[in-house]
Amino acid sequence: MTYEPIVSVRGARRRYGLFEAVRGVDLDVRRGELLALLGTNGAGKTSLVELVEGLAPADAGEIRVLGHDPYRERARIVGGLGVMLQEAGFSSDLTTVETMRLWAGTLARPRPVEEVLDDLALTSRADVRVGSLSGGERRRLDLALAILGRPELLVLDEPTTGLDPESRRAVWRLVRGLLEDGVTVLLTTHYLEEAEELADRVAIMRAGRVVREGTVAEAVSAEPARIEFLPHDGPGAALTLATTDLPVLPGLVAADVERGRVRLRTTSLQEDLEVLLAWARERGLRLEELEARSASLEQAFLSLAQSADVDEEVAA
Ligand SMILES: Nc1ncnc2c1ncn2[C@@H]1O[C@H](COP(=O)(O)OP(=O)(O)OP(=O)(O)O)[C@@H](O)[C@H]1O
Repeated sequence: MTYEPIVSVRGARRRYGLFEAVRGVDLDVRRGELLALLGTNGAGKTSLVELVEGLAPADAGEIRVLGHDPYRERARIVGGLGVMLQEAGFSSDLTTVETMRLWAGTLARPRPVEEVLDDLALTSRADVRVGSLSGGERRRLDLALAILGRPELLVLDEPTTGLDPESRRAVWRLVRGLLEDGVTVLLTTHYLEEAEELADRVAIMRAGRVVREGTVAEAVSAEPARIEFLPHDGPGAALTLATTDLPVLPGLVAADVERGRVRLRTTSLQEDLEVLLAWARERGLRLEELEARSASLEQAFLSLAQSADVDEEVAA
């Protein structure tokens, strides 16, 4: 993978009347990667993605997609761009295969319709009218239409919303296959598991800004890790410790004891675990049900979403 950006966003702003939904975003999507754009409802993801798709002009800043301005030079990028919107507007009277053929007719180099129907497990629904498809089937048709033109850049806005777990995994397999073929993907999702499964990098938006950006590991690295255990004395009897009984832990940011279980949050997991284990050995304690784990993407996301001063954070 090279690091050439296929999407480059610099200082992008978008306003609806007096309300600014995108407030100075810098973002790159590198060739061949999948970047997952995350954020709470109303964070500005769709508003930003529409700028990348060239559906609206930015009020300020510069956006380049496949080397062009996606709004002013839209004709130059449409051939390389596959878009899956949250709601595609096709006639519900056409059948699935008719819709696909109609769309294929507008494309320069469409893939064979039957092959794409098969990829999306829609072959058995080919002759069903779009209006009679289930929500999940319609979502898969939206994705089929987005990949029909062999796009270099695929933009997926919440592609698996409304899909059952099996269909969601089928879409993930399909997206992984596209990535292996060198397609670049910009994805928005509310499913953090989806981002963990698929994303090379994530960008987390809040209130119109990207407040964290990097690999999943980088995005969670600022988040405290957790240590939990139930202290027992040598013969195996449970002890109820106070937090003041614990050794000094250099990375400790929070500690509590609930029904004997000690719960710690730390910014230096390995060092504090070493101190705890040495302390337990010296005192002949057993740390039953010991768990030590780094923060998950979900914990990082929730603490960013809840953080009051997050607007002051500088995106990486
Ligand atoms: N056409 C519009 N007119 C006025 N405000 C709008 C318009 N479209 C979006 N907004 C507002 O801009 C903000 C960002 O909306 P946007 O749809 O980009 O967020 P999002 O991150 O995609 O949210 P979701 O996860 O709910 O899809 C929201 O507060 C929304 O109400």
